[in-house]
Amino acid sequence: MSDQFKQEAAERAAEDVTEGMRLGIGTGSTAEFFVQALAKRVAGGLNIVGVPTSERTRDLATELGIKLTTLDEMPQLDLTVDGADEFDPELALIKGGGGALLREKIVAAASERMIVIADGSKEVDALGRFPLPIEVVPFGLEATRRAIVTVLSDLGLPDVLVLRGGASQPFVTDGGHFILDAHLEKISDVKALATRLVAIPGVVEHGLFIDLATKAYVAGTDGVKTVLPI
Ligand SMILES: O=C[C@H](O)[C@H](O)[C@H](O)COP(=O)(O)O
Repeated sequence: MSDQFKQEAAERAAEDVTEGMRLGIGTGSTAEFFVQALAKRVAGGLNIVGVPTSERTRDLATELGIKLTTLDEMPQLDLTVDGADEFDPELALIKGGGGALLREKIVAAASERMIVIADGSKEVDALGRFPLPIEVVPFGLEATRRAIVTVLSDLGLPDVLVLRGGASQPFVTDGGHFILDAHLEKISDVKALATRLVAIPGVVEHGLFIDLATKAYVAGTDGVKTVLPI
């Protein structure tokens, strides 16, 4: 069922893509449905250029005949369409469940608008049930982990950090970094946490996307609803 909802949200977002758009293309299972829907429109004659947010998305989009470039070649984008692991009423997001948060955030920040596509299970009152991915440099991992623990304790949050993939075979991002997943349950001050995390030298990025999403298409049993930030 969730796959069907993801597909419905993705197909709705594909309808918003117009001729000549410079498009950021997200990563994940919902974004893959968007790539498929977009490819159908491209096959029907729509002319767009995309910037993929991961190697995975690059491979799929290339395979399906979508014209791609890089953010260096095309540094300003009209629209990014991407999935999310969670979104709150302000359309603040947790992203990075698939490990693509860094490129996703760079691409979203270079876009005039960002549409989130999701099934209804991603909608929450407060972010944090989904573990927050924090992308870190492998060098000095333990020192960085301790610095993050200090920030979490200062903010009254649980300090449970899990190295994605485990110590013997850590997950490595497209940028060559590791991910620490922070099990926070409920983040009361999203902006304070974001500010403190980026100030830690070994932290490359975190999965909190604040003031980036301009609209969400959310699919459920009642169809696809449009959510705007409050
Ligand atoms: O790194 C992955 C991305 O942030 C995804 O957009 C996010 O994890 C949602 O993925 P899915 O659509 O597979 O739930």
